[in-house]
Amino acid sequence: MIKGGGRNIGFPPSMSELEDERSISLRQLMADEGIIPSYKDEEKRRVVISKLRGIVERWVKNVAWERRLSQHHVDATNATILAYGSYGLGVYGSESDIDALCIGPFFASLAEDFFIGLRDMLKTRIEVSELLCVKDAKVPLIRFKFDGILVDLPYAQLRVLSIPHNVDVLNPFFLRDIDETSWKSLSGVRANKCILRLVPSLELFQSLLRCVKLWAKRRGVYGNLNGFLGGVHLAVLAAFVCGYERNATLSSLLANFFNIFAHWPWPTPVVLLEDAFLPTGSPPGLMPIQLPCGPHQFCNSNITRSTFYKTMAEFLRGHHLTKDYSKPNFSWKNLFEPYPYVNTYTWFIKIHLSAANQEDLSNWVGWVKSRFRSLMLKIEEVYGFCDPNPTEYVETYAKQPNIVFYWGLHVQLRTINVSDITYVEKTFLTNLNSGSFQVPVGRIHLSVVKASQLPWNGDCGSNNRSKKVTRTCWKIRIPEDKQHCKNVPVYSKHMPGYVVGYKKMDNKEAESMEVKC
Ligand SMILES: Nc1ncnc2c1ncn2[C@@H]1O[C@H](COP(=O)(O)OP(=O)(O)OP(=O)(O)O)[C@@H](O)[C@H]1O
Ligand SMILES: [Mg+2]
Ligand SMILES: [Mg+2]
Repeated sequence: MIKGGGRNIGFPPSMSELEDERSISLRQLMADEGIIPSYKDEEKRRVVISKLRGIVERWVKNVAWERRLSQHHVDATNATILAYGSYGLGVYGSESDIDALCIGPFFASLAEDFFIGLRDMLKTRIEVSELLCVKDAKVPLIRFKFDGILVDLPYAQLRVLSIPHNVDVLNPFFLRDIDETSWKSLSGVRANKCILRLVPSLELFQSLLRCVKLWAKRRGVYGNLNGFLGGVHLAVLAAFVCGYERNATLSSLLANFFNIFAHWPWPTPVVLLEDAFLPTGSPPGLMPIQLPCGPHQFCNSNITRSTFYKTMAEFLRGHHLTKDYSKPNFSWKNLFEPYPYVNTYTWFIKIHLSAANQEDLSNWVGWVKSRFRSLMLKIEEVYGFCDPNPTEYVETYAKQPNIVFYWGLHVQLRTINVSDITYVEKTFLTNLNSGSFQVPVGRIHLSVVKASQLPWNGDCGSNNRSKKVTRTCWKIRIPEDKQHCKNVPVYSKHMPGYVVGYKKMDNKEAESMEVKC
């Protein structure tokens, strides 16, 4: 018998050979998409964490000295940084932030020492830019860029003098008498630890979560601020599937992920640790997902009727595309096809945000995004449905720095009533002017546009490349760190709003990536 490539030639592949082939092709697809960070990127993030550790150690010793603690206590005290979020789970992409929890001792307060003392220390560092204190969030934090990488830095205060670098956040000794904010801030690190303990194979879990995040981003169903499932939600769902099927392959896990969640009886909550859930009252939201770090803690969710509908439609599509993954000629590519916004919607809400300079714009966009849920609800009230496409665009011909969003509308009308959008804008403005961000530093303008007026359609569309191109009229926002290292995103041929990978280029080449019209 002739053997080739490990398989008996002349015989159809066995089930397990097929499984292996499908998993290999899925891993290859992930690698081709460039979503697995390079060694250089990993190293850069390690350096950021280690520098942050150095900063908080110095900060806490300063605070101890200011509080007139004895020299012995000043020497003994310590603070540390624990990475969590997608970085802590080992599934971050090049566009992910670093979620880093600062843990400090009993005498270093959140209001004074963290939000004033540590903020001032960070401000003096040349690596730090776009620093912003987010005080009134459920998990208050300092957000900034460190060497171009976005960092979310919340704070937890423990009732001890010194925090070991490998502090066990599941150990009741460290958790006694802590305040509610510290408890909430610790929940991300605790959730990660529980997930990592629960999954039978770390490698399979990480690969599955990478696949699921890529799918969710491509299909426009990723991101808590835009009303979809965020990184933590998908991490719990992926861990759930991994626990469900112990002798799994990557392809069977991905197919099972869609099978399970396309048929999930929402709003029954997804619970990783059965005994942690004590049913008292109904769980929150349309897609409740429990955090695996304690009873009654759920991932916060911004899901609305519209985003629930779209997410479910995408779960079903995923199930239909993957249920026959062992059939000949199967390809994973369709699953990750970018969402065809232009072909799906006739009308879009255009949200135009602008400010006098980049820093104001960045703060303004952050604030507006934190209120997107109320905008979505208002749009649903007026138009019945909206699909909040998270892609950010920049109108390069405009005078002021700006960011533009286009959200799909399901309206059948030929014309749109202008007073409706004026009403939506007015009520949203009232919402934006409430809360801690009292003085608006930017402008917002809402309008309804036709699909043909979208930047990737009509005159600017890829089908019209034969027209003489003269000036850049729009581009997709490229994160600053990507501009700096000239890692230029490569967009899908079919949907320019979607990044399919990153490519190193010189400046000249990078400029030619902008779409001209
Ligand atoms: N809605 C939420 N409910 C509960 N915890 C949350 C929520 N959003 C974020 N967190 C916590 O903060 C962490 C970081 O969130 P983040 O939004 O940065 O997502 P991520 O999983 O790190 O994915 P990404 O790669 O997009 O950054 C999560 O892992 C989770 O612990
Ligand atoms: Mg993150
Ligand atoms: Mg974050």
